[in-house]
Amino acid sequence: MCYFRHLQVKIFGIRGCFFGIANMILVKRMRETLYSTLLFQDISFFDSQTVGDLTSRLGSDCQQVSRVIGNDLNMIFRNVLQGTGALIYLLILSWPLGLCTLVICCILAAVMFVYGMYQKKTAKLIQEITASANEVAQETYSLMRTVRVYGTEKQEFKRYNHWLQRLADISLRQSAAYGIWNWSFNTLYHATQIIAVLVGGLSILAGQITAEQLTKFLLYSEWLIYATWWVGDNLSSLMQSVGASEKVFQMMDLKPSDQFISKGTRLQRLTGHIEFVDVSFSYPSRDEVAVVQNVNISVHPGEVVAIVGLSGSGKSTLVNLLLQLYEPTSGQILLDGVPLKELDVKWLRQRIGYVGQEPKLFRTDISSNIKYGCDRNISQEDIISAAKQAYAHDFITALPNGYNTIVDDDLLSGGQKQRIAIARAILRDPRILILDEATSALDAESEHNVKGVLRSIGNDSATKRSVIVIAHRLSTIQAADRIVAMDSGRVVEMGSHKELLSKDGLYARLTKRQNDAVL
Ligand SMILES: Nc1ncnc2c1ncn2[C@@H]1O[C@H](COP(=O)(O)OP(=O)(O)OP(=O)(O)O)[C@@H](O)[C@H]1O
Repeated sequence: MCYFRHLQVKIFGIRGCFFGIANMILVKRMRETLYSTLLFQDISFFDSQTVGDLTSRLGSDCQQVSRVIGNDLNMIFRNVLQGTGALIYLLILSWPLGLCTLVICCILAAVMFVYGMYQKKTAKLIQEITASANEVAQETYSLMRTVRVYGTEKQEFKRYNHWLQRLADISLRQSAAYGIWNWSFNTLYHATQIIAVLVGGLSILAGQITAEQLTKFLLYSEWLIYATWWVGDNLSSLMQSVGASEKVFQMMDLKPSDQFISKGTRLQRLTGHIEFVDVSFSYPSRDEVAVVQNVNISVHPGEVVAIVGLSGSGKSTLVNLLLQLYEPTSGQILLDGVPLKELDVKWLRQRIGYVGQEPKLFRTDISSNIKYGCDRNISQEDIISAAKQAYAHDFITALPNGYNTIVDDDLLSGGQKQRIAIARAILRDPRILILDEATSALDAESEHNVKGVLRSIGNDSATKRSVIVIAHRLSTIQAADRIVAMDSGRVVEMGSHKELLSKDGLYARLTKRQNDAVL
């Protein structure tokens, strides 16, 4: 027995190591989860996940995994060892009594197994409900202005409370199950002692064992049953952790998307000739609806092509396809004659500048936001020059810490954020520039000046960039080389401003409506 005690002390000694390993594993798991989702998943993966769900996986789920390693595994190991030692000693003392204790321990183990399975199921449910509650809280905080303006605080509170209530119900059931489990343990524990005293007493009377042996027996049977209890308790906690971390393991096991497996071609020189050849597309989440249908558009090097159309006609989707955020369902997109999916996706994206409808800024200083994603060496002068061209320099220098001011989404106006995003695109000096309602929040004068800068970085066709502009304000795209009008995912008209006006179709109708609205 001394040997087992000695071993136990040693195990206590290495418990610290278990915790150290657990913490390392926690960090590793978090890193791997973020890596496998952020770097290797198609954008459609994120369409199907909520932010609350993803952040829960990274936070509490990963912590559960480390708890298993740091606490449960080491306790199970320790108690299995202690229980085995006690059982061997009991069998040596009196094998009939030893077997009786073993049978009771087996019953206890069966109850524990059922309880453990229940814990596993409950833990998974709790994680899911917690993620949903987090999602509501995150949404409410991020849309605080809308909530205040519409006076829906109580409504949001009810939504949050709904999930908390479900959580409370499950916790109540979990406590009841724990109570039943504890009661089973106590009953079986006392049953062991009663059996031992009865059978042991009879054995003493029969002269088979001594009183000293019975005392020892009672002591070691307590050891055995407690060890079984601890194993069961830690096992159910382990099951709980396994249930809770099931999703995080699934996320870590996600297969890398094709885009990131294939090495892809890098062109020696990119002229910026873009061709959409019979492209059709449906979003994976709504694959029955064709958002883009048989689109054929060619953008020549250095050309400015504007895409117009009613809301939801598929303009931004075309841009998403060009950025390779999604793959066309049929047809293909060519860049300088090479199919997009054969190109190295990182190389491609480095050559495309994109300014979206509602640029989001990172919570870091303005300089870092401007040079975000730029992989060449950038000096502060380059940043200031880009900001000046984007008409952002004046408002930046008026901020308390100028270019070192830490920004977030709330500090700046919509137009100011767009200017920073435009400065970012200018600094990148891309071969292909995509402007998706990129100047919609700018005043008319700034918009006019900025557009001039964006289009005319190069003066001859060899250095000019190809530009795709999406705009609802039609007055701003009249000067485009070509205008493409889209309706319900199809290209319905294509030509210059004058040509389209004379056709008297969709473009002419939209232009007339906007002119009427101004009058
Ligand atoms: N991630 C997505 N998942 C499913 N459907 C989507 C997704 N994004 C857009 N859609 C749908 O695709 C259609 C086209 O959307 P898209 O954003 O391309 O239109 P748009 O012409 O750019 O509109 P707007 O001018 O309002 O920006 C819409 O019906 C929209 O609901």
